[in-house]
Amino acid sequence: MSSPLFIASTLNAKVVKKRSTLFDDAYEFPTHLLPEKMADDSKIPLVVVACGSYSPITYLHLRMFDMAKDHFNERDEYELLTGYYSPVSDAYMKEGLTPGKHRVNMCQLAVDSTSDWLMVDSWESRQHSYQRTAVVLDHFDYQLNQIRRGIKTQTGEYKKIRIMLLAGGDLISSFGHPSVWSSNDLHHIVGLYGCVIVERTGTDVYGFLLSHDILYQHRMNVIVIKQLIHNDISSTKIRLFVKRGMSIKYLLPDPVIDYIHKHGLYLTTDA
Ligand SMILES: Nc1ncnc2c1ncn2[C@@H]1O[C@H](COP(=O)(O)OP(=O)(O)OP(=O)(O)O)[C@@H](O)[C@H]1O
Ligand SMILES: NC(=O)c1ccc[n+]([C@@H]2O[C@H](COP(=O)(O)O)[C@@H](O)[C@H]2O)c1
Repeated sequence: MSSPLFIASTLNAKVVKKRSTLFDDAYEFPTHLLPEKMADDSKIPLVVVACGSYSPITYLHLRMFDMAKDHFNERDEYELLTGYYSPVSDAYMKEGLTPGKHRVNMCQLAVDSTSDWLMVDSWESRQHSYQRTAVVLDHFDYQLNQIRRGIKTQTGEYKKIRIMLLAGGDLISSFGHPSVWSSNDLHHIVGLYGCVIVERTGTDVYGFLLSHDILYQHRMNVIVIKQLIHNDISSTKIRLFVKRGMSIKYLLPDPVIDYIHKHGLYLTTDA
């Protein structure tokens, strides 16, 4: 979890090239797990996008999506089509951020080995300048609703896909820092798109929703999901365990653990 002071320095960041993020392949927006058609035309088609560092991805980050899935399955309003991880670019310059190429590869190994409905989009990671979350959500809207025209219904028409940000309670609490999130961006993210928030130990999401004017204004677009089994696996601690030569088994998928060891990631403090 980042300190607001750190995040503040990123809000106005333009181009910060820490190191080259060289991807071996050309960019393509992933759609292989996006259904061809809606199963139930009476629902609102939904895609959730989780922005974050993922340095490295853990079982907690994977659980967040399944908690969201259970939530939407129990209700009739939305048809959850798929979920995307969008790892932040190296320009975010957060401590412990290993190069984007590795973070994308680890997310890909994690979804390939554990999920049949999650995808990883590398667009944000490939950017040489920091992209605000509002801009990242616009990128998904462009790819899904402009390029693909949304999703086909059973009757062959196209329906616009609703896009929502999936995040932990700590991220939403950082919304209260005006130097970190601009009001315009918050209206854009919460008003235009919407947020699915997974409660995080130590953050009072409901209290925050009540106290924050913009969130309160758009409260109908904020869905809070209770963590019925508390899980506080943190990427920071995983990095520390690796550095100290401790086991990280059962905290993240085995293929991700193998990747970390094979590439010698997180052995030093600068990742
Ligand atoms: N224990 C947790 N409970 C709920 N959400 C979490 C938890 N840990 C991380 N998240 C959420 O996962 C998303 C991605 O997290 P990110 O990798 O940026 O941070 P992190 O897991 O806190 O990592 P770090 O320890 O490197 O700060 C964010 O939306 C964050 O709020
Ligand atoms: N103004 C913004 O758009 C803004 C501010 C802070 C964090 N974020 C995003 O939140 C995500 C998580 O950040 P932390 O890992 O720092 O908690 C990242 O994807 C980051 O890009 C966006």
